[in-house]
Amino acid sequence: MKVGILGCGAIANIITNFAVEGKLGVDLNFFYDRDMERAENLASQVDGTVALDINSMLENVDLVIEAAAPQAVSETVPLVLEHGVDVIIMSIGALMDTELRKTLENLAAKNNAKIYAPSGAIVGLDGIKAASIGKIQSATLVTRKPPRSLGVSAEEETILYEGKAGDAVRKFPMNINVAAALSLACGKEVDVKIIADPSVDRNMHEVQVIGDFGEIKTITQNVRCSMNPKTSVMAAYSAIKLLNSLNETFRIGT
Ligand SMILES: NC(=O)C1=CN([C@@H]2O[C@H](COP(=O)(O)OP(=O)(O)OC[C@H]3O[C@@H](n4cnc5c(N)ncnc54)[C@H](O)[C@@H]3O)[C@@H](O)[C@H]2O)C=CC1
Ligand SMILES: O=C([O-])CC(=O)C(=O)O
Repeated sequence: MKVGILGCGAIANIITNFAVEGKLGVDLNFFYDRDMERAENLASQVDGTVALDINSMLENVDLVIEAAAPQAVSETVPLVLEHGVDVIIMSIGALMDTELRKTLENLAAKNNAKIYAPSGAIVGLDGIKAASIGKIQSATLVTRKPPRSLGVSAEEETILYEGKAGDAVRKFPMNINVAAALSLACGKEVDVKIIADPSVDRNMHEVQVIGDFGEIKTITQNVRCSMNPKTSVMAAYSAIKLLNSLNETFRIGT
């Protein structure tokens, strides 16, 4: 399978490192970024090609990994799907826009393409998806990051946001995609709290889901990407695991 990346930042860097080591299970050979130097840097590591525009990449790949920004999902993913090319969406916050999500789903169905949204920087989506078969009463997410990850300075623990997931992804588009992943897995818009905490050096996500199945509680303490402290290494790993699994004949978890 030939794969291209849209957005050559922190997540793309980690994915490319795995490609260099032959651990991706697919051929990563096309790179596109509006900052061409970034695309060139990654392409040179795997003897890949820099795409000058998205269309030239789409002529040559079976799957695109979107690792850019929510705006790239609305601007570019429709084009990807119209070409019948599969897509992995990392900026999953964009999918809190129900109209956009339905449009993308319809385009995928019409063009026989697939949309994958990996679990990203959060854990437990397998159990939560299973739980959503029954009735979910409440779902909450508390995200705690070092102030620098959230682009603020704070001397003490500071609540930056409390409210619903849809609003959270609009206010913190590069920091709380996990709220969208959780909401989509639950089939319910989750309640979100975002805390800047100078006493932590990890990106932490605490999830509680209560339903007729019982209760799930998870805490993820993520190491941050050196290139972008907003983003957790786990997010890149989830995309890599998804790529690995595309050819699997045995599948574990929901
Ligand atoms: N699903 C999840 O759990 C997570 C999702 N993310 C999201 O994944 C995306 C990528 O994250 P990172 O690699 O950390 O970001 P980054 O900021 O390190 O890299 C993004 C790259 O995309 C490029 N870019 C942005 N918009 C573009 C566009 N419209 N067209 C072409 N290139 C564009 C930028 O120039 C940059 O090189 C972000 O939207 C981020 O919020 C990040 C962490 C967790
Ligand atoms: O990487 C993380 O820990 C979470 C994040 O930035 C996001 O969900 O956008």
